[in-house]
Amino acid sequence: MIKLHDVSVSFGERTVLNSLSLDLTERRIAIIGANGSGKSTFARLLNGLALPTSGEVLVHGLNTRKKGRDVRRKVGFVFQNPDNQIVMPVVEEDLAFGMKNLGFSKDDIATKTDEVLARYNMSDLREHPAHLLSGGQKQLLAISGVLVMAPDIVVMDEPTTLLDLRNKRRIARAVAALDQMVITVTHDLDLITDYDRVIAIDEGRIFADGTPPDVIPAYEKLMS
Ligand SMILES: Nc1ncnc2c1ncn2[C@@H]1O[C@H](COP(=O)(O)OP(=O)(O)OP(=O)(O)O)[C@@H](O)[C@H]1O
Repeated sequence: MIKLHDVSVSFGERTVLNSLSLDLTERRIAIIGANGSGKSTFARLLNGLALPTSGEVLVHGLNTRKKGRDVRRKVGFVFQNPDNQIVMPVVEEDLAFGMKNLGFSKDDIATKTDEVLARYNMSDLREHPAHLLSGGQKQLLAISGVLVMAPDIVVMDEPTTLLDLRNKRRIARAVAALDQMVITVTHDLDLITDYDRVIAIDEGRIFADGTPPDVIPAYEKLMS
């Protein structure tokens, strides 16, 4: 459960998020909104990558301002651009990197690497140079690298922007199969039709908040 209590974020004079109070408890939550409306900033608040200018964000009761490290163990973050996430030259090394940092044993790392590569049909890419993967494969590697660390909550910032239809569907299936709570920032309205809750942000405020059939048409109207 993530709680935002009267959260505002400003950059200089500009208020990007304005006095948001929300309880995020649903299993699948989407954040939608126009370019520059504050969605990425919102996502970054959820694992302490960004801090509120005022107000507070609590993840399972932990304040992101004071317990950033603990919060980041609980909340995995998938960046919009996988090149920002992939840090090691070879696929299996990249998957191991985050687990090593969290102190997983060698055996555990090997087992989890096998599992995740098999799950996403990437076993033959184990020793492949990460920078030579296609955009979709990189996106899958970036997501896999977060999932192997077994976070309680997964936040994804536009996970499908670089992908073709096949890989979009692959990601959608991968997300649907996760046990964890998933919060997805996206412009891809098809991806979120079966989500539990959609929050539309407009100019830093909540414009609509509810189920996909309630929120998506209202958002489409706002954008037309
Ligand atoms: N670190 C920062 N410093 C200054 N301004 C910032 C910073 N991060 C974001 N902004 C500004 O905040 C506003 C909201 O940005 P944000 O990335 O949250 O929007 P977004 O809804 O995710 O947009 P998009 O759909 O284009 O990715 C933008 O005007 C952006 O320029």
